[in-house]
Amino acid sequence: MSTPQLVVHRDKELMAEAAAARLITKIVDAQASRGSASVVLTGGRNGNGLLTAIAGSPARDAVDWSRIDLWWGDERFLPEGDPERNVTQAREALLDSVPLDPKRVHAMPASDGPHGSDAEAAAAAYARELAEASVPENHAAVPSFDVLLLGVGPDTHVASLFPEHPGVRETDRTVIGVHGSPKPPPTRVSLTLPAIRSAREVWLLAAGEDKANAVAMALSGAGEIQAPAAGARGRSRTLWLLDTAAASRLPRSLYPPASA
Ligand SMILES: O=C(O)[C@H](O)[C@@H](O)[C@H](O)[C@H](O)COP(=O)(O)O
Repeated sequence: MSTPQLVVHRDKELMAEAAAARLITKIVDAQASRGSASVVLTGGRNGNGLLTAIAGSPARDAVDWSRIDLWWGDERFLPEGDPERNVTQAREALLDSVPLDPKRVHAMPASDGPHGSDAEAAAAAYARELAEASVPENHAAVPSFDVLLLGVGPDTHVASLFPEHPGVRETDRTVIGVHGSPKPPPTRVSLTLPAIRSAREVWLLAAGEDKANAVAMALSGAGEIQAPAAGARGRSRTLWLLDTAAASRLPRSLYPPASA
């Protein structure tokens, strides 16, 4: 697993623009070397800010949108089309304005879908979809995602894995139903840490003063049960994309030499 690297930007707008440019380049590179790309999206303001920045970037036309698989790190278990669903927000921010192959947009099930209100069944179905997309040489239950995006919560949660909650202790399953989430809505579906760690690159996004303690804790040696973000690492790269406010309580020894 990779050691976290930090990039600190002046503010959350610049962070979103820079992360958008970085993600576009990553997708174009993956498509050039492997023919297609796979990206795991996150819910939350920072993840949506990144998608909005891609939508507004002329470089978005460098991506072949028909050759990308989109997955989700977590979903709020609500009816199809609910404005609070992560997929609904991602569609509004970017997905409805680019020519994606609908078969390659792997939204997590909704609470009025084939599994009804059974979040465990929805999680199991998503786990099967991931396993089917994993090529045998991966020897893994999930595909080798090129980039997996995660917003970081003020309590250090990532996806729907909350400190001390059962989900963060899951070691077998790749996808779980989450009940009693401290962040509304209470029922969610989430990738687990082992699934997250099978990504080539994990990028964590945090902006604002209210994230400063979480960022400092996750990067200062806290365990993943207390600080789930600490356990979110990519196989070849773990990148924390921050603004100065979110980085403001990092120990000086961790603060990167250059920031913009
Ligand atoms: O469904 C969700 O709410 C998320 O996926 C969640 O993990 C989010 O990414 C963080 O809470 C950060 O959210 P912000 O970027 O809005 O702070």
